[in-house]
Amino acid sequence: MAVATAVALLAALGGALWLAARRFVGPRAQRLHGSGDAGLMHGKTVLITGANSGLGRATAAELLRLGARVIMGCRDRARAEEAAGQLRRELSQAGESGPGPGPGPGPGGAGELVVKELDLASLRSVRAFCQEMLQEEPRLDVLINNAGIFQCPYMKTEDGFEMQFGVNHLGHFLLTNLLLGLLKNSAPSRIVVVSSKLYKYGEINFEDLNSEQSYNKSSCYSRSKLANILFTRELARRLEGTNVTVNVLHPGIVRTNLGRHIHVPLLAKPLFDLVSWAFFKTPLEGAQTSIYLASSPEVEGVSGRYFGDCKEEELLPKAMDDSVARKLWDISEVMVGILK
Ligand SMILES: NC(=O)C1=CN([C@@H]2O[C@H](COP(=O)(O)OP(=O)(O)OC[C@H]3O[C@@H](n4cnc5c(N)ncnc54)[C@H](OP(=O)(O)O)[C@@H]3O)[C@@H](O)[C@H]2O)C=CC1
Ligand SMILES: CC1=C(/C=C/C(C)=C/C=C/C(C)=C/C=O)C(C)(C)CCC1
Repeated sequence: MAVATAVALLAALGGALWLAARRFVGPRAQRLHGSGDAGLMHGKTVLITGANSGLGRATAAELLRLGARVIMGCRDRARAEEAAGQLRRELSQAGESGPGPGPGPGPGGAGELVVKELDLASLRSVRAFCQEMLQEEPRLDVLINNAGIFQCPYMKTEDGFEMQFGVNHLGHFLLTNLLLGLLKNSAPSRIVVVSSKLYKYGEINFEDLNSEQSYNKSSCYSRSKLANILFTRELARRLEGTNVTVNVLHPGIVRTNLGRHIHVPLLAKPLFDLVSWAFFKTPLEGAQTSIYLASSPEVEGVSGRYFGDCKEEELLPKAMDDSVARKLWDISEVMVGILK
Protein backbone atom coordinates (compact mmCIF):
# COMPACT_ATOMS: atom_id res chain seq x y z
CA MET A 1 0.00 0.00 0.00
CA ALA A 2 2.73 2.45 1.00
CA VAL A 3 4.68 1.59 -2.16
CA ALA A 4 1.62 2.18 -4.34
CA THR A 5 1.01 5.55 -2.69
CA ALA A 6 4.63 6.55 -3.14
CA VAL A 7 4.53 5.54 -6.81
CA ALA A 8 1.30 7.50 -7.32
CA LEU A 9 2.75 10.58 -5.65
CA LEU A 10 5.96 10.34 -7.66
CA ALA A 11 3.95 9.95 -10.87
CA ALA A 12 1.86 13.03 -10.04
CA LEU A 13 5.00 14.95 -9.13
CA GLY A 14 6.76 13.87 -12.33
CA GLY A 15 3.75 14.75 -14.45
CA ALA A 16 3.41 18.12 -12.78
CA LEU A 17 7.12 18.94 -13.22
CA TRP A 18 6.98 17.88 -16.90
CA LEU A 19 3.95 20.06 -17.49
CA ALA A 20 5.52 22.93 -15.57
CA ALA A 21 8.60 22.71 -17.77
CA ARG A 22 6.37 22.62 -20.83
CA ARG A 23 4.57 25.77 -19.67
CA PHE A 24 7.88 27.60 -19.36
CA VAL A 25 9.11 26.41 -22.73
CA GLY A 26 5.72 26.69 -24.44
CA PRO A 27 4.11 29.94 -25.59
CA ARG A 28 2.77 32.05 -22.71
CA ALA A 29 -0.78 33.34 -22.99
CA GLN A 30 -0.81 35.29 -26.21
CA ARG A 31 -3.10 38.28 -26.38
CA LEU A 32 -5.84 37.64 -28.91
CA HIS A 33 -4.97 38.35 -32.50
CA GLY A 34 -7.12 41.12 -33.90
CA SER A 35 -8.73 42.09 -30.66
CA GLY A 36 -5.52 43.15 -28.99
CA ASP A 37 -5.55 46.55 -30.72
CA ALA A 38 -5.35 49.33 -28.16
CA GLY A 39 -8.44 51.49 -28.47
CA LEU A 40 -10.61 48.66 -29.87
CA MET A 41 -13.03 49.15 -26.98
CA HIS A 42 -12.73 52.94 -26.81
CA GLY A 43 -16.09 54.57 -26.12
CA LYS A 44 -17.64 51.27 -25.00
CA THR A 45 -19.00 50.57 -21.50
CA VAL A 46 -18.55 47.06 -20.09
CA LEU A 47 -20.08 45.69 -16.87
CA ILE A 48 -18.31 42.68 -15.32
CA THR A 49 -19.76 40.94 -12.27
CA GLY A 50 -17.21 39.56 -9.81
CA ALA A 51 -14.42 41.64 -11.38
CA ASN A 52 -12.24 41.90 -8.25
CA SER A 53 -10.85 38.36 -8.46
CA GLY A 54 -9.71 35.60 -10.82
CA LEU A 55 -11.24 35.53 -14.28
CA GLY A 56 -13.30 38.70 -13.81
CA ARG A 57 -10.23 40.66 -12.74
CA ALA A 58 -8.19 39.42 -15.70
CA THR A 59 -11.07 40.20 -18.07
CA ALA A 60 -11.37 43.71 -16.64
CA ALA A 61 -7.62 44.30 -17.02
CA GLU A 62 -7.62 43.39 -20.71
CA LEU A 63 -10.79 45.30 -21.65
CA LEU A 64 -9.46 48.33 -19.75
CA ARG A 65 -6.24 48.08 -21.79
CA LEU A 66 -8.37 48.00 -24.93
CA GLY A 67 -9.92 51.33 -23.94
CA ALA A 68 -13.26 50.35 -22.39
CA ARG A 69 -15.02 52.05 -19.49
CA VAL A 70 -15.10 49.00 -17.17
CA ILE A 71 -17.68 48.84 -14.39
CA MET A 72 -16.74 46.30 -11.69
CA GLY A 73 -19.96 44.93 -10.14
CA CYS A 74 -18.64 43.56 -6.84
CA ARG A 75 -20.15 42.61 -3.48
CA ASP A 76 -17.27 43.78 -1.31
CA ARG A 77 -16.28 47.41 -1.90
CA ALA A 78 -12.95 47.13 -0.05
CA ARG A 79 -11.82 44.14 -2.12
CA ALA A 80 -13.09 45.79 -5.29
CA GLU A 81 -11.33 49.11 -4.63
CA GLU A 82 -8.11 47.23 -3.83
CA ALA A 83 -8.33 45.30 -7.10
CA ALA A 84 -9.16 48.49 -9.03
CA GLY A 85 -6.14 50.24 -7.55
CA GLN A 86 -3.89 47.35 -8.56
CA LEU A 87 -5.32 47.30 -12.07
CA ARG A 88 -4.78 51.06 -12.50
CA ARG A 89 -1.18 50.74 -11.25
CA GLU A 90 -0.46 47.77 -13.55
CA LEU A 91 -1.89 49.70 -16.48
CA SER A 92 0.07 52.89 -15.85
CA GLN A 93 3.27 50.86 -15.43
CA ALA A 94 2.53 49.09 -18.72
CA GLY A 95 1.64 52.49 -20.22
CA GLU A 96 5.06 53.87 -19.29
CA SER A 97 6.88 51.02 -20.97
CA GLY A 98 4.11 49.56 -23.15
CA PRO A 99 3.21 50.30 -26.76
CA GLY A 100 0.72 52.88 -27.92
CA PRO A 101 0.08 56.47 -26.84
CA GLY A 102 0.15 55.61 -23.15
CA PRO A 103 -2.48 55.30 -20.40
CA GLY A 104 -5.57 57.37 -19.82
CA PRO A 105 -8.93 57.64 -21.59
CA GLY A 106 -8.86 58.74 -25.18
CA PRO A 107 -8.50 57.25 -28.65
CA GLY A 108 -5.90 54.47 -28.51
CA GLY A 109 -5.43 55.04 -24.77
CA ALA A 110 -6.61 52.81 -21.96
CA GLY A 111 -10.09 53.15 -20.58
CA GLU A 112 -11.37 53.89 -17.10
CA LEU A 113 -12.37 51.74 -14.13
CA VAL A 114 -15.50 52.23 -11.99
CA VAL A 115 -16.45 50.23 -8.86
CA LYS A 116 -20.14 49.69 -8.04
CA GLU A 117 -21.55 47.45 -5.30
CA LEU A 118 -23.55 44.43 -6.42
CA ASP A 119 -24.37 41.38 -4.28
CA LEU A 120 -25.94 38.69 -6.46
CA ALA A 121 -27.09 36.87 -3.32
CA SER A 122 -29.55 39.70 -2.65
CA LEU A 123 -32.31 40.63 -5.11
CA ARG A 124 -32.62 43.93 -3.26
CA SER A 125 -28.96 44.67 -4.02
CA VAL A 126 -29.42 43.65 -7.68
CA ARG A 127 -32.41 45.99 -8.03
CA ALA A 128 -30.60 48.89 -6.33
CA PHE A 129 -27.55 48.33 -8.53
CA CYS A 130 -29.64 48.32 -11.71
CA GLN A 131 -31.52 51.46 -10.63
CA GLU A 132 -28.14 53.21 -10.18
CA MET A 133 -26.93 51.90 -13.56
CA LEU A 134 -30.05 53.18 -15.35
CA GLN A 135 -29.73 56.57 -13.67
CA GLU A 136 -26.00 57.04 -14.23
CA GLU A 137 -24.98 55.10 -17.35
CA PRO A 138 -26.03 56.41 -20.77
CA ARG A 139 -24.99 53.16 -22.44
CA LEU A 140 -24.04 49.52 -21.84
CA ASP A 141 -22.24 47.78 -24.69
CA VAL A 142 -21.19 44.55 -22.96
CA LEU A 143 -22.55 42.72 -19.89
CA ILE A 144 -20.30 39.90 -18.63
CA ASN A 145 -22.07 37.59 -16.15
CA ASN A 146 -18.87 36.27 -14.62
CA ALA A 147 -19.33 36.10 -10.82
CA GLY A 148 -19.70 32.66 -9.30
CA ILE A 149 -19.47 30.53 -6.19
CA PHE A 150 -18.28 26.91 -6.20
CA GLN A 151 -19.27 24.00 -3.91
CA CYS A 152 -19.92 26.03 -0.75
CA PRO A 153 -21.55 24.44 2.30
CA TYR A 154 -25.38 24.53 2.22
CA MET A 155 -26.35 28.18 2.52
CA LYS A 156 -29.29 30.27 1.36
CA THR A 157 -29.31 33.71 -0.20
CA GLU A 158 -31.12 36.65 1.40
CA ASP A 159 -34.19 35.61 -0.59
CA GLY A 160 -34.07 31.94 0.44
CA PHE A 161 -32.45 30.44 -2.67
CA GLU A 162 -29.76 27.74 -2.49
CA MET A 163 -26.58 29.87 -2.65
CA GLN A 164 -24.98 28.50 -5.85
CA PHE A 165 -28.28 28.51 -7.81
CA GLY A 166 -29.07 31.94 -6.40
CA VAL A 167 -25.74 33.63 -7.17
CA ASN A 168 -24.67 31.82 -10.34
CA HIS A 169 -28.10 31.81 -12.03
CA LEU A 170 -30.97 33.73 -10.38
CA GLY A 171 -29.00 36.89 -9.44
CA HIS A 172 -27.66 37.14 -12.99
CA PHE A 173 -31.13 36.36 -14.38
CA LEU A 174 -32.64 39.40 -12.63
CA LEU A 175 -29.61 41.61 -13.37
CA THR A 176 -29.73 40.81 -17.08
CA ASN A 177 -33.50 41.33 -17.35
CA LEU A 178 -33.34 44.71 -15.57
CA LEU A 179 -30.50 45.91 -17.87
CA LEU A 180 -32.00 44.60 -21.13
CA GLY A 181 -33.56 47.97 -22.02
CA LEU A 182 -30.20 49.74 -21.72
CA LEU A 183 -28.49 47.00 -23.72
CA LYS A 184 -31.12 47.28 -26.49
CA ASN A 185 -30.73 51.08 -26.59
CA SER A 186 -26.95 50.57 -26.92
CA ALA A 187 -27.23 47.97 -29.73
CA PRO A 188 -25.22 46.44 -31.26
CA SER A 189 -24.40 45.14 -27.77
CA ARG A 190 -23.35 41.85 -26.21
CA ILE A 191 -24.00 39.64 -23.20
CA VAL A 192 -21.34 37.10 -22.19
CA VAL A 193 -22.15 34.32 -19.70
CA VAL A 194 -19.41 32.37 -17.91
CA SER A 195 -20.44 28.76 -17.40
CA SER A 196 -18.31 25.63 -16.89
CA LYS A 197 -17.64 22.22 -18.42
CA LEU A 198 -19.09 20.83 -15.20
CA TYR A 199 -22.58 21.69 -16.56
CA LYS A 200 -22.44 18.14 -17.96
CA TYR A 201 -23.14 16.73 -14.51
CA GLY A 202 -26.08 19.05 -13.79
CA GLU A 203 -29.81 18.40 -13.83
CA ILE A 204 -32.59 21.01 -13.45
CA ASN A 205 -34.72 19.42 -10.73
CA PHE A 206 -37.83 21.61 -10.89
CA GLU A 207 -39.23 19.86 -7.80
CA ASP A 208 -36.35 21.02 -5.57
CA LEU A 209 -34.43 23.89 -7.19
CA ASN A 210 -33.23 25.08 -3.77
CA SER A 211 -32.06 21.60 -2.72
CA GLU A 212 -34.15 21.65 0.43
CA GLN A 213 -34.80 17.91 0.21
CA SER A 214 -31.11 17.01 -0.23
CA TYR A 215 -27.92 18.96 -0.90
CA ASN A 216 -24.98 17.84 -2.99
CA LYS A 217 -22.55 20.74 -3.39
CA SER A 218 -21.05 19.57 -6.70
CA SER A 219 -24.43 18.69 -8.27
CA CYS A 220 -25.72 22.13 -7.27
CA TYR A 221 -22.74 23.84 -8.86
CA SER A 222 -23.24 21.81 -12.04
CA ARG A 223 -26.98 22.62 -11.98
CA SER A 224 -26.21 26.35 -11.75
CA LYS A 225 -23.79 26.10 -14.68
CA LEU A 226 -26.33 24.16 -16.76
CA ALA A 227 -28.83 26.91 -15.89
CA ASN A 228 -26.33 29.48 -17.27
CA ILE A 229 -26.39 27.69 -20.63
CA LEU A 230 -30.17 27.17 -20.79
CA PHE A 231 -30.64 30.85 -19.83
CA THR A 232 -28.29 31.91 -22.64
CA ARG A 233 -30.13 29.89 -25.28
CA GLU A 234 -33.59 31.07 -24.21
CA LEU A 235 -32.40 34.69 -23.99
CA ALA A 236 -30.83 34.48 -27.46
CA ARG A 237 -34.19 33.31 -28.81
CA ARG A 238 -36.00 36.23 -27.12
CA LEU A 239 -33.40 38.75 -28.37
CA GLU A 240 -33.68 37.79 -32.06
CA GLY A 241 -33.91 40.95 -34.15
CA THR A 242 -32.77 43.30 -31.36
CA ASN A 243 -29.07 43.37 -32.35
CA VAL A 244 -28.23 42.30 -28.78
CA THR A 245 -26.32 39.00 -28.79
CA VAL A 246 -25.72 36.58 -25.91
CA ASN A 247 -23.16 33.74 -25.82
CA VAL A 248 -21.89 31.40 -23.12
CA LEU A 249 -18.44 29.93 -22.49
CA HIS A 250 -16.35 27.66 -20.31
CA PRO A 251 -12.87 28.96 -19.37
CA GLY A 252 -11.25 25.56 -18.76
CA ILE A 253 -9.70 24.95 -15.34
CA VAL A 254 -8.16 28.15 -13.96
CA ARG A 255 -6.06 28.93 -10.90
CA THR A 256 -8.33 31.40 -9.08
CA ASN A 257 -9.99 31.81 -5.67
CA LEU A 258 -12.96 29.68 -6.71
CA GLY A 259 -11.68 26.75 -4.69
CA ARG A 260 -11.96 28.65 -1.41
CA HIS A 261 -14.64 26.27 -0.11
CA ILE A 262 -12.67 23.12 -0.95
CA HIS A 263 -11.05 21.68 2.19
CA VAL A 264 -7.51 20.57 1.35
CA PRO A 265 -5.57 18.72 4.08
CA LEU A 266 -2.60 20.86 5.13
CA LEU A 267 -0.05 18.21 4.14
CA ALA A 268 -1.59 17.81 0.70
CA LYS A 269 -1.77 21.56 0.05
CA PRO A 270 1.75 21.87 -1.47
CA LEU A 271 0.94 19.03 -3.88
CA PHE A 272 -2.43 20.58 -4.81
CA ASP A 273 -0.69 23.91 -5.35
CA LEU A 274 1.96 22.30 -7.56
CA VAL A 275 -0.66 20.37 -9.54
CA SER A 276 -2.83 23.46 -10.03
CA TRP A 277 0.22 25.53 -10.98
CA ALA A 278 1.24 22.95 -13.57
CA PHE A 279 -2.16 21.94 -14.92
CA PHE A 280 -4.49 24.93 -14.41
CA LYS A 281 -4.64 27.96 -16.70
CA THR A 282 -3.58 31.37 -15.44
CA PRO A 283 -6.46 33.85 -15.04
CA LEU A 284 -5.28 35.69 -18.17
CA GLU A 285 -5.35 32.44 -20.17
CA GLY A 286 -8.75 31.51 -18.70
CA ALA A 287 -10.16 34.95 -19.52
CA GLN A 288 -9.32 34.82 -23.24
CA THR A 289 -12.73 33.51 -24.31
CA SER A 290 -14.60 36.11 -22.24
CA ILE A 291 -12.43 38.85 -23.80
CA TYR A 292 -12.95 37.36 -27.27
CA LEU A 293 -16.74 37.21 -26.96
CA ALA A 294 -16.80 40.72 -25.47
CA SER A 295 -14.61 42.41 -28.04
CA SER A 296 -13.76 40.45 -31.19
CA PRO A 297 -15.29 41.57 -34.50
CA GLU A 298 -15.23 37.87 -35.48
CA VAL A 299 -18.35 37.15 -33.40
CA GLU A 300 -20.35 40.28 -34.32
CA GLY A 301 -23.95 39.11 -34.73
CA VAL A 302 -23.27 35.58 -33.34
CA SER A 303 -25.75 34.60 -30.60
CA GLY A 304 -26.86 31.60 -28.51
CA ARG A 305 -23.61 29.69 -28.93
CA TYR A 306 -21.24 27.88 -26.49
CA PHE A 307 -17.50 28.58 -26.68
CA GLY A 308 -14.24 27.20 -25.26
CA ASP A 309 -10.74 28.54 -26.05
CA CYS A 310 -12.28 31.14 -28.39
CA LYS A 311 -13.89 28.46 -30.57
CA GLU A 312 -17.51 27.29 -30.76
CA GLU A 313 -18.10 23.92 -29.08
CA GLU A 314 -20.93 21.37 -29.16
CA LEU A 315 -23.34 21.10 -26.22
CA LEU A 316 -24.86 17.95 -24.74
CA PRO A 317 -28.55 17.45 -25.68
CA LYS A 318 -29.67 18.33 -22.13
CA ALA A 319 -28.20 21.81 -22.56
CA MET A 320 -30.10 22.22 -25.84
CA ASP A 321 -33.54 21.24 -24.50
CA ASP A 322 -35.57 24.34 -25.39
CA SER A 323 -38.64 23.25 -23.40
CA VAL A 324 -36.56 22.94 -20.20
CA ALA A 325 -34.95 26.31 -21.00
CA ARG A 326 -38.36 27.96 -21.36
CA LYS A 327 -39.67 26.33 -18.16
CA LEU A 328 -36.54 27.47 -16.26
CA TRP A 329 -37.04 30.99 -17.60
CA ASP A 330 -40.70 31.09 -16.50
CA ILE A 331 -39.91 29.75 -13.01
CA SER A 332 -36.93 32.12 -12.67
CA GLU A 333 -39.20 35.09 -13.47
CA VAL A 334 -41.47 34.10 -10.60
CA MET A 335 -38.59 33.38 -8.20
CA VAL A 336 -36.95 36.80 -8.73
CA GLY A 337 -40.27 38.64 -8.74
CA ILE A 338 -40.40 39.78 -12.35
CA LEU A 339 -43.70 37.94 -12.65
CA LYS A 340 -46.04 37.78 -9.68
N1 LIG B 1 -11.67 28.71 -11.83
C1 LIG B 1 -12.10 27.74 -12.63
O1 LIG B 1 -11.43 26.72 -12.85
C2 LIG B 1 -13.43 27.85 -13.31
C3 LIG B 1 -14.27 28.96 -13.09
N2 LIG B 1 -15.48 29.02 -13.75
C4 LIG B 1 -16.38 30.17 -13.54
O2 LIG B 1 -15.64 31.38 -13.66
C5 LIG B 1 -16.34 32.42 -12.98
C6 LIG B 1 -15.36 33.26 -12.20
O3 LIG B 1 -14.85 32.49 -11.13
P1 LIG B 1 -13.29 32.51 -10.74
O4 LIG B 1 -12.66 33.76 -11.26
O5 LIG B 1 -12.71 31.20 -11.10
O6 LIG B 1 -13.37 32.53 -9.15
P2 LIG B 1 -13.06 33.68 -8.08
O7 LIG B 1 -13.56 33.11 -6.77
O8 LIG B 1 -11.65 34.12 -8.18
O9 LIG B 1 -14.00 34.91 -8.52
C7 LIG B 1 -15.38 34.81 -8.32
C8 LIG B 1 -15.92 36.23 -8.29
O10 LIG B 1 -17.34 36.15 -8.08
C9 LIG B 1 -17.64 37.03 -7.00
N3 LIG B 1 -18.84 36.66 -6.26
C10 LIG B 1 -19.07 35.54 -5.53
N4 LIG B 1 -20.28 35.62 -4.93
C11 LIG B 1 -20.80 36.82 -5.29
C12 LIG B 1 -22.02 37.51 -4.98
N5 LIG B 1 -22.93 36.98 -4.15
N6 LIG B 1 -22.22 38.73 -5.53
C13 LIG B 1 -21.29 39.30 -6.34
N7 LIG B 1 -20.12 38.71 -6.68
C14 LIG B 1 -19.89 37.49 -6.13
C15 LIG B 1 -16.42 36.95 -6.09
O11 LIG B 1 -16.43 38.03 -5.18
P3 LIG B 1 -15.62 37.92 -3.77
O12 LIG B 1 -14.18 38.15 -4.13
O13 LIG B 1 -16.20 39.03 -2.92
O14 LIG B 1 -15.88 36.53 -3.25
C16 LIG B 1 -15.33 37.05 -7.14
O15 LIG B 1 -15.12 38.38 -7.55
C17 LIG B 1 -17.41 31.72 -12.11
O16 LIG B 1 -18.69 31.89 -12.72
C18 LIG B 1 -17.01 30.24 -12.17
O17 LIG B 1 -18.14 29.37 -12.07
C19 LIG B 1 -15.89 28.03 -14.63
C20 LIG B 1 -15.08 26.96 -14.86
C21 LIG B 1 -13.82 26.79 -14.23
C1 LIG C 1 -6.73 26.30 -7.64
C2 LIG C 1 -6.64 25.33 -6.49
C3 LIG C 1 -7.73 24.63 -6.06
C4 LIG C 1 -9.07 24.85 -6.63
C5 LIG C 1 -9.49 24.29 -7.77
C6 LIG C 1 -10.79 24.60 -8.36
C7 LIG C 1 -11.74 25.55 -7.72
C8 LIG C 1 -11.17 24.04 -9.50
C9 LIG C 1 -12.42 24.36 -10.11
C10 LIG C 1 -12.73 23.76 -11.24
C11 LIG C 1 -13.93 24.02 -11.98
C12 LIG C 1 -14.97 24.91 -11.46
C13 LIG C 1 -14.01 23.43 -13.16
C14 LIG C 1 -15.11 23.64 -14.02
O1 LIG C 1 -15.02 23.22 -15.20
C15 LIG C 1 -7.64 23.70 -4.91
C16 LIG C 1 -8.14 22.33 -5.35
C17 LIG C 1 -8.52 24.26 -3.81
C18 LIG C 1 -6.22 23.49 -4.37
C19 LIG C 1 -5.31 24.61 -4.50
C20 LIG C 1 -5.30 25.17 -5.90
